[in-house]
Amino acid sequence: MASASATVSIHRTAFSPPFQFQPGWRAPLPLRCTHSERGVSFDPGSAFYRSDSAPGRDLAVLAATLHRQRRLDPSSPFLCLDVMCGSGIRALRYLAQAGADFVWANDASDALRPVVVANLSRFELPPSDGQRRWVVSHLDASRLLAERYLRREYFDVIDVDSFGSEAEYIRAAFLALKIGGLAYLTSTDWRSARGYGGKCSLSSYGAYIRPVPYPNEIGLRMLIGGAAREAAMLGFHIKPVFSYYASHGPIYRAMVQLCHGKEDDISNYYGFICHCKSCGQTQTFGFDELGQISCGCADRADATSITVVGPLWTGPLHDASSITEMLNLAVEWGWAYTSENGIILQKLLDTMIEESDPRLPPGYIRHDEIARRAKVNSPPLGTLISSLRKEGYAACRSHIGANAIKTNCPISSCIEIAREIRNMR
Ligand SMILES: C[S@@+](CC[C@H](N)C(=O)[O-])C[C@H]1O[C@@H](n2cnc3c(N)ncnc32)[C@H](O)[C@@H]1O
Repeated sequence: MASASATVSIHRTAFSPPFQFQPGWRAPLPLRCTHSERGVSFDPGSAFYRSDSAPGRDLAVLAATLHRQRRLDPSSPFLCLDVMCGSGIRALRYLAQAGADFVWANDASDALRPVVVANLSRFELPPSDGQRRWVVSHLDASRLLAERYLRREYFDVIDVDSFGSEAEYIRAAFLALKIGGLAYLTSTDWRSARGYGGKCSLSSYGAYIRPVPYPNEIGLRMLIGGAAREAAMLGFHIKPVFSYYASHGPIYRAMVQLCHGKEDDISNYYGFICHCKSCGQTQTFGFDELGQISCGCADRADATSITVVGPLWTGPLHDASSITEMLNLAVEWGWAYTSENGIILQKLLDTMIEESDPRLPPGYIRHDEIARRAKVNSPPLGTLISSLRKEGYAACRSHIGANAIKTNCPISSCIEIAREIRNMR
């Protein structure tokens, strides 16, 4: 996982769950396992369940497994908390696939209890020490997380799969997480990401978002930026393990590692993204450069041409070494080349590895926009990327959009290169 995990000191100690169970509680059987994800069958019952979200769950299981294998204290129980569990599919997969010693599945709706319990009850085998391997509760997520923190019960992985914005749960999730642990944060707040609710994004994420041509990357950066800010306020910092945009929903997900101590990261990777509507160029500015925001393009952009969004995360969206390990694990488990809902993990993870190139700035350029500005027919995306690389620039596809190019090449040079490709044909 992110290299910091090897060096952090874990001063939040592991706990053995002292949970009370009502004797004689039995799950309703037989289980109607009508669905399956990567070989784990379960019953979604009446819970909110999206099969489209399976790749997001695959990524979480891969990252959690690697985190379990790499953690500093392998003898302590590996504990996962799924605070908005729906049918319990995530908790089930953390148990069955990520090798969790214990999962806590919680959903505010107690109507879901029979289905969650039925799904998890296959793991009811009491281990030799008599500890249960799962518990189901029906509390508000904030209350559950706060109670765990007050009882000093810290988890290795906390999954917050909320409707809308997850921002209100981030701080409580970090408080209940072991240092070095992983928080899997999900937001479906696309209105904020697209700049339709600047005031809303300001109150949720502390970021004023306005429309720019790459709103879904902004959605991820807003999410990670909000987490970075919350971590910094608690005296920690975060490292994104991976971030993932899925168009159904749309959904923004980020797996972040909570790391010990404040670092410079919050100032290095927390700032403003500026897009010039006039020339199409994107730039980033730190807090210390706020008075200097300008484009300086040949189109003589004035202040009204420049859209400033932020503050948000301007650093890498993924940790390349973690993603490489996740890909290796996916290959080992036979998950890499088989599709879950049309997503091939190998292709997705390969693109994420390329996106992790530290030379790549935030944002992307749609290749049809380059063609429009160059006044030529769109060159093939692959050809444009190869030409940019031949010219010495970093360039790759983005997992966020099929027609998106991430590059550190200025847009004026992209336009020239697109014209040259067309002239050669
Ligand atoms: C997006 S669904 C979860 C889906 C599930 N994690 C999955 O992967 O299929 C969100 C769930 O959060 C629950 N929920 C909403 N607000 C909550 C809150 N404040 N505390 C706990 N659960 C909540 C809802 O009942 C719903 O089941």
